[in-house]
Amino acid sequence: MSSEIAKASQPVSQDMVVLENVTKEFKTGKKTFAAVDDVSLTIKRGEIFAIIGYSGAGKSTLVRLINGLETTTSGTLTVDGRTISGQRESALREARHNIGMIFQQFNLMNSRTVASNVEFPLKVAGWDKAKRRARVQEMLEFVGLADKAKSYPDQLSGGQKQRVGIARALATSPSLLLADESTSALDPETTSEVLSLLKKVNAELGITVVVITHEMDVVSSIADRVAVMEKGRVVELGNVYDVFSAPQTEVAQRFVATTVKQAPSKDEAAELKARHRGYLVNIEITEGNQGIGKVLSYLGNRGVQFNIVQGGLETLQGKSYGNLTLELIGEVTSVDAVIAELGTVTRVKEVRS
Ligand SMILES: Nc1ncnc2c1ncn2[C@@H]1O[C@H](COP(=O)(O)OP(=O)(O)OP(=O)(O)O)[C@@H](O)[C@H]1O
Repeated sequence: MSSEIAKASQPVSQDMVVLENVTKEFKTGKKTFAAVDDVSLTIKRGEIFAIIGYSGAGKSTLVRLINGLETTTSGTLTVDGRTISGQRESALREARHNIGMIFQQFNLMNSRTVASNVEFPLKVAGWDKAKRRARVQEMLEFVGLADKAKSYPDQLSGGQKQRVGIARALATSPSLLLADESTSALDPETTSEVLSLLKKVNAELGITVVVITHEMDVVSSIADRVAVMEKGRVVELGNVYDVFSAPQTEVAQRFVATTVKQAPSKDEAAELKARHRGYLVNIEITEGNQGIGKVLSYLGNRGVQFNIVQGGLETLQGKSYGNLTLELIGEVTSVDAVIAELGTVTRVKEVRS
């Protein structure tokens, strides 16, 4: 059997990146510090996966472990079935042909033309000249910059530079693209242009995309799943809608608060209480709790009036999430009964000042 046939008959694993108990420690003086602390995570083939966290959470270190630029202190890490952890530099170089990377500051060579920047990894990989030329042309067309082949990076806008970065990263046909804060240096309009291109990379070329960011908007507009990192650990992981609609950890709640107004803070609660004499509760809205409308429509029959006094709603993946603060007015026993009933269809919190 030829090796090609043997390769084709092997089932392709659905796991693109697998980390098992991966830790990366740095030593500064006598102190040891875990920048990545016992992370286990599987990124599936073909998905767009986001890693979000505040500065210092360990995101960049995690990405550098995935492409073998940092060595793991312990744990195992594989990319597309190849072991990365514990490998020699020569094996890592080979593995990196299968991993593209784009950066916040684009990292283009300013003394070379756009075409020469995109060609560079092909030269390193030993492609002959005719094949390189054809591939550069193909990649520049894919990112919509065929007319800029002879321009220099300094003559391009930030968004165009990042598109060159993407063309260069994809030139050698990797199966994985790592995007480390790839839109953080861009304005909102250019950001959405670059994110659309990353979606196209994923949808049309089938490339798995890992996006590192500290911006929740980037996660909501592009990712299928998200991991939230804090102090080197993955503290929350799930489908983007599930994490946005019901964040479990304080850090995830802080990120979600940047996209939709959260339940009133203590100060806001005091201010709401001063203006409203009824009983104030905050209810969570998700696509799963469609019974809320039914309960609210019965309130009049239960002798309870309600006003919506605050709230925030957003739509993600075609589904709503957010929360509403309600003022309930009526006899204490009736209000209590209504709160209990709401509690059967959604999460209800008393608004306390
Ligand atoms: N080479 C190194 N030596 C010592 N400490 C390091 C090294 N690289 C990273 N760290 C530390 O590890 C922690 C995580 O850094 P990392 O850059 O991975 O975080 P991050 O989430 O990507 O943050 P940022 O967005 O600011 O880059 C930080 O406290 C950082 O100072």
